Amino acid sequence: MIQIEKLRKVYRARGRAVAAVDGVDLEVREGEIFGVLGRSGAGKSTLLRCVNLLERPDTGRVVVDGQDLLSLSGGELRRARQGIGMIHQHFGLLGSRTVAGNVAFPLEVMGVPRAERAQRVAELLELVGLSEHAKAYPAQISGGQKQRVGIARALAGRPKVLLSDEATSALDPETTASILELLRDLNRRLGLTVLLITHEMDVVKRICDSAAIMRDGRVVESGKVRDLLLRPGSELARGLFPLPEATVRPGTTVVDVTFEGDSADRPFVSTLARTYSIDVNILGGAVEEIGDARIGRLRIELPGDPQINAAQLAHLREAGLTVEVHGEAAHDGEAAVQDETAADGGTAVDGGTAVRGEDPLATEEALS
Ligand SMILES: Nc1ncnc2c1ncn2[C@@H]1O[C@H](COP(=O)(O)OP(=O)(O)OP(=O)(O)O)[C@@H](O)[C@H]1O
Repeated sequence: MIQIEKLRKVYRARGRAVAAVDGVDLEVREGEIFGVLGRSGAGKSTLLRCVNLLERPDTGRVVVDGQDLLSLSGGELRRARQGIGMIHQHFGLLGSRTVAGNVAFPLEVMGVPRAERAQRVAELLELVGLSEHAKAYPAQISGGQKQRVGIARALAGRPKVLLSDEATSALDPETTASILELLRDLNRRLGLTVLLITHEMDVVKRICDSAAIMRDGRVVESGKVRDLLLRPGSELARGLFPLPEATVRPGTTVVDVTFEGDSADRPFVSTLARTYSIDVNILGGAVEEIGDARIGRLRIELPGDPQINAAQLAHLREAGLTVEVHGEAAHDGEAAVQDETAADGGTAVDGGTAVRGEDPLATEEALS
């Protein structure tokens, strides 16, 4: 539904050039919720604003619903934009208009006749659960209700795509949950494709089918959330299942095991302990419901160094688990914990030995 190819946008201010988006490729499939995650300044807003050409990229292609937006004339682009709704962190409502008046506004701009407009506004307010507040003014409603107005207004032109610019960042956790639920509901009922940007891991966990992590204008990781979580070395996995820095005691093997679905229901720790007659020490972990899947990450410690535990590690991998070994070079299908963020305070890779450092994406606070 959205194809972004080799997108680049450079800002020039006071003789300095900043590549806010620096060669991004991204594909958002029809009907999915795609989250772009990253810290402040990573380039998320710029990327999102390039998708409806609120910002014009310097180079690259943006194709939405089959239309190459950069090739369209003024009138064609205006029509194409009707198919792309947008919601914002600070709602952007008109204080002098009622809730109904705010939702009617884009319909007036589109030249929809009055009677049809009134009917459409009523439908939209029903859709977001605000029918009873049609006559209220923005100052009289809560933040969550304001965002519902924003969503109704964004859907006025029956868009196929909704862009969400940190839509829940100004809301408390309970209201955030209800807005995310509404977005998921609209995505399913209307087949709406949603591209959202956020600095909150929780948003990705709750509603995203796919995700990308941006840093310094580039996408450093992207794919289906489930696949990313099961990929060794995934930043998303480390962010969603934060574990403290691993301390590997001499003569032990510390392993992060990621599991999902069936394997989550099998007692792999006790099976491992029984099969090899060893004591398995659990150092930490968490299990989360991600979409329809149950995914977990567990850090365990085995007696003996990794060479001695080759059979045990193979046993875990054969059980369908993702296995990452700390403090040991990767060899033969075994994933050592490593990542490319060393310069960022992440993992330092030294002579083939990966050592876990503090992960900048590990906590929500770190992202904000
Ligand atoms: N209009 C502008 N003029 C100059 N530089 C800009 C402009 N907009 C953004 N930038 C710079 O581009 C980079 C990316 O900014 P952007 O707002 O896209 O990041 P972000 O990930 O959305 O961060 P935030 O969540 O803080 O908005 C930053 O270094 C920012 O300072």
